[in-house]
Amino acid sequence: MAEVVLHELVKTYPGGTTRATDEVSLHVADGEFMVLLGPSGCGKTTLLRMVAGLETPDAGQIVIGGRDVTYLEPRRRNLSMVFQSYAVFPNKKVADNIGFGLRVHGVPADEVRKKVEWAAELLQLTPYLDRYPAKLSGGQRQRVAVARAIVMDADVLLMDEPLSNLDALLRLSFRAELKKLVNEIGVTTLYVTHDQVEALSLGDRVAVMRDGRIAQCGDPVAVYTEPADEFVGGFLGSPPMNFLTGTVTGDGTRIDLGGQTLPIPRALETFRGRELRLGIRPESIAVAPDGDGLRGEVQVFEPLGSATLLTTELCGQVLKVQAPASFRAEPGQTLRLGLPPEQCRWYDPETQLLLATG
Ligand SMILES: Nc1ncnc2c1ncn2[C@@H]1O[C@H](COP(=O)(O)OP(=O)(O)OP(=O)(O)O)[C@@H](O)[C@H]1O
Repeated sequence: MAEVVLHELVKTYPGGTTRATDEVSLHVADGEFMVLLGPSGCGKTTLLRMVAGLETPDAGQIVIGGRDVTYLEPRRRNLSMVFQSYAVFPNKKVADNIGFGLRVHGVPADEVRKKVEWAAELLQLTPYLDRYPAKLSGGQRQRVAVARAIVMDADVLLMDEPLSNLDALLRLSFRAELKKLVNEIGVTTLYVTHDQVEALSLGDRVAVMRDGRIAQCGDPVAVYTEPADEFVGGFLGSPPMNFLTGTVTGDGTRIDLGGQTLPIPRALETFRGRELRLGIRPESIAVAPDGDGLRGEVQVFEPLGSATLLTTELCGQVLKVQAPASFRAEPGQTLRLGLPPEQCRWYDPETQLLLATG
């Protein structure tokens, strides 16, 4: 196992007009599970492929376990990879698929057998070792690909959307299995996904990428509860964070959202007379038919089973509110919305960067 240090990696593809990765730096600790998350085209795969040695950066440095591997060929980097396509050999039995890499590396047959049995046990593949991949489910085939990667005793495990070919239910169960497995073997892992739930559930830390750069890197709770900018707040969460625009009152103590006001943190006093953006998660809003709070009119009422989603209008701005499953409201009804100060995040309308919390 080893730490992975990426230093200002730049990559522009031939003919490309923008940088696929733009001076990306990242430090993945030994044994850490790091998730690269972001929308399509943000550069996640490019970053992973550079670590793998399948792409060469235009500038920057990749250090694995203290060794500069920037220009080293893939097989000399001691990595294992699992990609989106199952990539199992259809003409080899499960056991031979798992042991393939070891045999290629000249590992003695006895040792190969032991390692295959160990990986099969971890991934619940023992009953299938004598089967051909065609006789396996998608989830089982994907587990074979993971098993083949983990037997290699690599320093670093690279995974690019390994669950994306699985149906929703299988994804859910395999996600939990994968988390348990990686915890057990403790290998340094870089994992690419565009699925925020997967990222938050798996990662020790999540690096949220946008336009070839890392917008924020932190533990899952931190990136979710304290998005460093509006992009991260809007990318994470379903529905995402709400953003409201208002003007700070002349005395610098409140924000006027268009007829209704809320207190702002003292640190933002200097914004008096200027615009400010308020970010708040739908589930952080307390909703009641009457009492204190801002007035919001129900536009849409959606029972989701485990919760109720309300689309409300507050001073002409849309605010999504997640209410308890038992909550009932009618379109057109006016509700009271409590926006607890400690749940409010304040953003600069120009830079979209987080200014203050609470
Ligand atoms: N082989 C290539 N040649 C030219 N441009 C490429 C190539 N591969 C990727 N790109 C471009 O580089 C940028 C980053 O792509 P990359 O595949 O790394 O993004 P991604 O975040 O992994 O996206 P996805 O989730 O869709 O796989 C995109 O603008 C993409 O169009």
